Amino acid sequence: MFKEGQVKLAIAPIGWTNDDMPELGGTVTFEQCISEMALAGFSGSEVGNKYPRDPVILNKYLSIRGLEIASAWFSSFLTSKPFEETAEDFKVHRDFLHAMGAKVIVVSEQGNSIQGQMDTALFENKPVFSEEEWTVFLDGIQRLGDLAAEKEMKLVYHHHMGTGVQTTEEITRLMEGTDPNKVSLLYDTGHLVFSGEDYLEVLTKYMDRIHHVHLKDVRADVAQKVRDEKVSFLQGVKQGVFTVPGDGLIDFKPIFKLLSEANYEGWFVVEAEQDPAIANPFEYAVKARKYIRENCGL
Ligand SMILES: O=C1C[C@@H](O)[C@H](O)[C@@H](O)C1=O
Ligand SMILES: [Co+2]
Repeated sequence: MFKEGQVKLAIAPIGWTNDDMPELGGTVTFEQCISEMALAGFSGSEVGNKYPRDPVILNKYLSIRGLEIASAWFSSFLTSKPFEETAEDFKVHRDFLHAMGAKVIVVSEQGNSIQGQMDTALFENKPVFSEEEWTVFLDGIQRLGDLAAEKEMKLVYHHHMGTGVQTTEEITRLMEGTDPNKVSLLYDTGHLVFSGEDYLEVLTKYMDRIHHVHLKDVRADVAQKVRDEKVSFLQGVKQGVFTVPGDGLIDFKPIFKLLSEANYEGWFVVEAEQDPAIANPFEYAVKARKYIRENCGL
């Protein structure tokens, strides 16, 4: 299905230690995490809170295990702080990723976001940008895209539950309101399905803008419970709303087919944040690796 070298497979450390809730997997060591990634058959990783931030040191730990850095998350605050504050932090993040050899920078707008609030009902309180916020956001995100381009990197925007860019309509407004040379899209299956979006429609519509993919599956019963019982995003994660591809409700075969037909090049990152005390991260990494091999030959 995919040609040799077209797609590389990574897994995010969030299944071992959760950046949004560091108490999940707090005792799991950095070396256990990256060793298990490699042992499960992955060749890349994103960056978690236990990773050394010195590129030389980090590279030493990773290269011995045959791992590379695919990218790392960056929180922008374009709608809630002066642009220069976000830009300064972004440049530090960009330069670190550039030194690690990454080609894409994951960005998500966290101004007014409720994703990090433990007791805020997710579906009832999702922020909706005002017209003024959209103007500031669309301008700022393109300026960050210019900063990424200075290092020949791409900004891949992460649509996300509990933020101002979650729904198909909001993704459409972002895509239509930005220059494709400045802003690309990160396609995260789990967030689209949890939000109730038509994930194949988004994939088809913005295929040429997608330059990074997060493979995340959703447990249907937990997702429904989050809606019915007005649970927060973080509580939903703790209750197990997300899991690895092949373990939830999403059929990834049409996703793989469409991406391969469109000659997608880049990373697939398995990203399944769960409580590692309940869902053993190594076991789930192996499960994900097997599902990918069996369903797209990678
Ligand atoms: O890419 C991601 C990074 C996490 O910190 C986030 O909360 C998660 O849901 C995600 O998709
Ligand atoms: Co993601």
